[in-house]
Order: sequence, then structure tokens, then C-alpha cells
Amino acid sequence: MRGVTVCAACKRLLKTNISIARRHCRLLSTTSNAKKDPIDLTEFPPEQVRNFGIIAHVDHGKSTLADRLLEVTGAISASDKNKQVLDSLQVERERGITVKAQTASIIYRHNNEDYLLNLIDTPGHVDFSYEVSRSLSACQGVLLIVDASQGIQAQTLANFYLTMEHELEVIPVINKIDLKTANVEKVSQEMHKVMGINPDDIIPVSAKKGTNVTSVLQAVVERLPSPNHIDKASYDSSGLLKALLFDSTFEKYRGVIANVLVMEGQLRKGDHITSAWLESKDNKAKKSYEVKDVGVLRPESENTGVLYAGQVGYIVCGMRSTSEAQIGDTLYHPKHPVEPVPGFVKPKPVVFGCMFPIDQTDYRELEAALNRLSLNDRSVLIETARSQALGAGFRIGFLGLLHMDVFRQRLEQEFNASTVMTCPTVPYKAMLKPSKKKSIKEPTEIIVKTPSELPDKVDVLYYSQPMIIATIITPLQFDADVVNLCLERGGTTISNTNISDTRVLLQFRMPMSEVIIDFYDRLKSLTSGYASFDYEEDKYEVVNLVRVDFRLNGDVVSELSNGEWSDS
Ligand SMILES: Nc1nc2c(ncn2[C@@H]2O[C@H](COP(=O)(O)OP(=O)(O)OP(=O)(O)O)[C@@H](O)[C@H]2O)c(=O)[nH]1
Repeated sequence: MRGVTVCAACKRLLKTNISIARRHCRLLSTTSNAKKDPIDLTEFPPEQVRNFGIIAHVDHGKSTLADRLLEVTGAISASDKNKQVLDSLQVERERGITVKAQTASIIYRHNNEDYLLNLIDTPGHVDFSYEVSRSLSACQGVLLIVDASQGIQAQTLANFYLTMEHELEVIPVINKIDLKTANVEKVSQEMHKVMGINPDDIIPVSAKKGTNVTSVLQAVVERLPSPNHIDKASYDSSGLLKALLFDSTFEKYRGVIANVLVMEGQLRKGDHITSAWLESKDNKAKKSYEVKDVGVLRPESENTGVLYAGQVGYIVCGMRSTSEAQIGDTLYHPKHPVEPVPGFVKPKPVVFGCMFPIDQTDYRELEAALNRLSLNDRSVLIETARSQALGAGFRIGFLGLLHMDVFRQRLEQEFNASTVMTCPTVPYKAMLKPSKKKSIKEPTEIIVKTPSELPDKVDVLYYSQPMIIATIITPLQFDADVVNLCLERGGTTISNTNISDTRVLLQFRMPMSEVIIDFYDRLKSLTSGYASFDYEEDKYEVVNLVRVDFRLNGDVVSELSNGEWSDS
């Protein structure tokens, strides 16, 4: 109890009943910003645990609310320095956005009982929705946050659909009620109309001022199910170990730090573990790892030596590469295999770019940096590539343009790697004609990701291009301009629905190639920044002419599938 404020009664109690004194004075310590008491995880059986995510559209206040929840429960002190503490990457601080989901365990006392709450702060931008989806697999519920003056936005809806997919309990929260432009009543009505949320369930808060933050914590305990109330596993600590690896980060000296949810059994320091994926890969090798460190994130890592069923924490076990730490993998004791949990579907890249080292002698260094960074960002797809002008490099698939930009910035900032990046392109498909000369017996489809992969035009039956379903929410006065923009870019209307008397939700089917370059900028400038945009992939569609952009002597030019070139 060093460093913790202890009341006189508890000083006496400490001699006889340490546990009660600890519980009482943990509460005192939370309000006095004192050093945190070490956590005793035996006090938290599954019914005393709540695992939840915080989801919202960009900038609606997830990280600020996470700060307040951490403060109120004493995980961090209330200080101006403690702003968006879970956004720890340099790129996140510079851009003011979350790109990587972060976990924090907090203890909250409710009706004289302590609860272990594991919160996961998630990114809001569509390019990082894989982070959200993966994190939600470790949760039983979410706080769905909507800005009190902006109302529902495109990613609010996308995130809400994710909660339905994962069958999660939702606590709706309207944030920023301190703003002069806040209109809680109107936003509640929108949430009711579009998502079927009962306005009585909504908690109005100001994360900035701390208003109603304790109501949020109470709702987490009272309204969200504990892990063992969900039918996906038994969450019995006396069962065989079964843990879900749902995320990872990489540190130079510790190697992979894996974020895990223990679904059954216990995970202890010194345990030997293996995984369903490792076993399936090479049945004979039976590779196993010794758990060297295990604990919880509060939000900094705290070694507890053990995690019990229902709890979320981290382990370090000497894994060093992406091929070892597979996201979505099931961990267990080698002598006691268990039925694996269904893995995650790998995200499909929608934008490709080629990356080359500025100096070819740095190729191996760049390769190592890419391997390490992909342990922190599991959504990229990396293949080797070669260019006549730039030499050996890599073709990388991203989940969007912002993702591509952030990934390159992280390579520079975290790994000191300077690179040349080509223009982003989308993956086209080409159906090749049967050809005796080329030993192609029947029409064969190939994927074209870069100009160098464009087949000879005489060999191609047809090309097809990736399409998306775009969802746009905009103020009514910009409706016509937005519709025109989408039509200009080859879109066809799917729906046009008023979500209130001032805002409209539009859906279009559009070619992805028309969206990746400057569509979002145009949309923002046409609507004075008020429109929000989200998209999901749709089926490919046959197209007459394929245009692949690339750089030639510093200029952006396009190679067309009919063999012509043009300035873009
Ligand atoms: N007035 C007011 N501003 C708030 C409140 N909550 C957050 N903000 C501000 O809104 C901006 C965005 O807040 P964040 O917490 O970074 O939002 P976020 O949802 O985590 O953002 P992303 O991670 O980029 O999606 C910041 O400037 C905050 O200071 C609030 O209750 N009232």
C-alpha cells in the first residue's frame, strides 16, 4: 500500500483484514491522485468484469471521454498534461486522430462492489475500421458516442452496424452538451429514427467538462453483460486455457506484446503456450512459447503474473514476427488443445501503392521496418515489387488513402525509413483470352495492381473495376451539389432519405477509382466541411477502359488499357 492514501480506520484494518482495507482505500486513492494500488485479479471473477469499446465518428470525443473515465477511476491524474492519453503514437498526437485501438483496465466501485472495466478506445476514421471490428471481438458492449451539435454521421452508422454484427449491447451517449450549438433533443430524435435507439436510454455528457461521466460508468456496470452472460464461451477459470489474441504491438526489446482476452482457464507467467494457427501450419513442429510477462494495461502495463477467464490483458512470450503472432488466433496449453474461436476475416486492401528505399542499399532495412510496423498495424498487405527506375521495393495494400499516408509517416517517425511512394491505384481485374501460345486453356482472371502488370491489350477479353457503396450524410441545402458530384464521378443513386428536417442520407454505387484521389476533399469543400462520408466494398463491374496512374520523372501520368498514355 506504499504511496496510497489510507484512512485511519483502514490503517487499523490493515493489520487484520487487508482485503477490505485495500478495497476501501483504493477508492480513496482514486480521488486523491495517489499512486495506484497493485491490482489483485482474483477479486474479479467474470461477473465483476465488463469489457467494452468506445466507438464514434471522427472527433466526436472518444479519446476525451476515455480520459475522463480514467481520471474518475484514478487510473490517471486530472492534469492538463493528460490529454488523449490513449493516443500515444506521435502520428496520433500530431494529427489529433486515433489510428490504433488502445486498451485500459480501470477499477470502478459500484454499490459497494469493485468492478474491473476494460475499455478499448477505437479510431473513428473509416480507414481504420478494421481496428474497431477486431477490438469489438474482445467486448460484450460499447459506448456509442454522438456529437450533440453534429448529430449522426456516416461513421456513426458504420460503427453501429458493426455492433449489430458482433451482437453487442449498446449504451448510446450524446457528447459535447456544453457546446452552445448542442441540440440534444434533435440528436436523440435522429438516433431514434435512424438506429431505433430509445431516447430514454441515451446519456447526455460533456467529456470535456466531466459532466455525467459517472452515469456512464454506472451504465457500463448495470447495462452491459459480464463476459459469462454471453454464450460464446464458458468463461470458467478452472477450465482449459483458451485465449483470443485480438491485437498486438511491437517493442524493440520485449518483442510482440499481444493483447488477449482469456475466454476460459488461466494464463500464467511461466506457462508454455501454443496456438491453433501454429499447430495447423506445421503439425510436427509443435512450436510453443514461454509466457515471460503477463498483466493488465492501466493504461501502462502492470505485471500481474496471471489473467483469469473473462479478463483482458497483455502477454509477452518471445514472439518476434507477424508469422508467429496471428491476430484472431486462439492460444492454449500445448498438452490441452481446445476448439479454436473463429479467426478474423483478413481485411481486403482497397488501395495499392509501391514503396522503394531512396537508396537501394537500404532495402533490407526497409524490409525489417515494414515487418515490425506491420506487427503494430495488421491491416496492410505487403508483397515484393520491382521497378525499372526505382529498383527493388514493396507493393503495399492499404485500407484507404489516410491509412497509406499514416503508414508512411509512421515508417519515417518510428523507424527512420525514408522512402519513395508511387501514386495510389485500385486493384483492377483483367479476364484473359484463352491462348495456346501462352498455355491459357480457358478465360482466366488476373488482378492488375500496377501499370507494369497491365497485360497486352490483344490478350484481354474485358476489364472490371472495384465498386463501392458510398454513404454520405449532408445538410439538406447541399443535397443537389453532392448528388451532382457523385453522378459526375460515375455514381448511380441507391437511396436518398431525410434523417431530420435539415439533413439527408444519400447512398450511391460508385467506381472506387473515382473516390481514392480527391473525392473526399471535393465533398468537404462543396459542403463547407459539413458532409461525412463512409463506404463499403461492392462487387466488381465490367469497364471499357482502365486507367492506372503512376509517376514518370516526377509527373503523374496515366497508362490506359488500350495502350495509350495521358496526363491525369
Ligand atoms: N466542447 C467540447 N469539446 C469536446 C468534448 N469532448 C471532446 N471535445 C473536443 O473534440 C475534439 C475531438 O475529441 P477527441 O476525443 O480527440 O475525439 P475522438 O473521437 O477520439 O477523435 P478520433 O480518434 O480522431 O476519431 C477535441 O478537440 C476535444 O477537445 C466535449 O464534451 N465538449
